[in-house]
Amino acid sequence: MSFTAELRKTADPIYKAIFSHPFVQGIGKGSLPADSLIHYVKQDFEYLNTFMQIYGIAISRCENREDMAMFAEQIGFILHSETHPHHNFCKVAGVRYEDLQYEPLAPTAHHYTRHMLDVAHRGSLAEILAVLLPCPWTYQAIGDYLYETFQPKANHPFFDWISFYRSNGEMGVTKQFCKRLDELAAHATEQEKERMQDHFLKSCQLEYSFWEMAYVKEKWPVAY
Ligand SMILES: Cc1ncc(C[n+]2csc(CCO)c2C)c(N)n1
Repeated sequence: MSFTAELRKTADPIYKAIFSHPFVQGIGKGSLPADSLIHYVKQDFEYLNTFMQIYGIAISRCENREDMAMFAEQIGFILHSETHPHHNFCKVAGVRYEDLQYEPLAPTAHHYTRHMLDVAHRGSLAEILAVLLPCPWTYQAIGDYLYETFQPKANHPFFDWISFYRSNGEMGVTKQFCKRLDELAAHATEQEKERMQDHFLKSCQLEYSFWEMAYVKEKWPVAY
């Protein structure tokens, strides 16, 4: 079994918990409270800003143009395409996307972005790929799960969101990252592979926590 197939197998309970989470089920059923959608978009806009910064750090560690191009292309994708699912949530919530930008991070978004930044600053390129991979991989899995389970039609409120993330047969970012991570894992030491697995599983857990954060509109404990 490939290194990334092992990772996916180990993380299976977390993937299953994500599919069952009420926010994800709410996307499938086409029904979510507006304030949870708004909290999600506010936090995800910030999360994606940090994600692009980490791609910048990853580029600074690359030793060939193919790797540089892979990360550079993803920065463009986040800037110009990842905005579509946010627009879908804003439309359903009845708000303007421009009004949900540059908010302070809630605790879980803070935790997840600091986890990725820590690995980006201290880890190898393989460790950076491992910490980033659950982001595209869990979303693709959610898109496929929701598409198969709820069979949404074009009039479903979250049809665009589900269609955006489900796999479309192309060499998407998840496949690209898995392929490159498997190549790097083939030359990694056992200790490095353990660190890669640890980073991957923490990011999977934090993907679950991010849905929960949005659903309960998580805040810092003390208002001031
Ligand atoms: C918390 C959180 N996790 C994953 C995604 C999905 N996502 C974000 S960037 C990207 C492409 C990677 O180049 C994908 C698939 C999200 N929006 N928010």
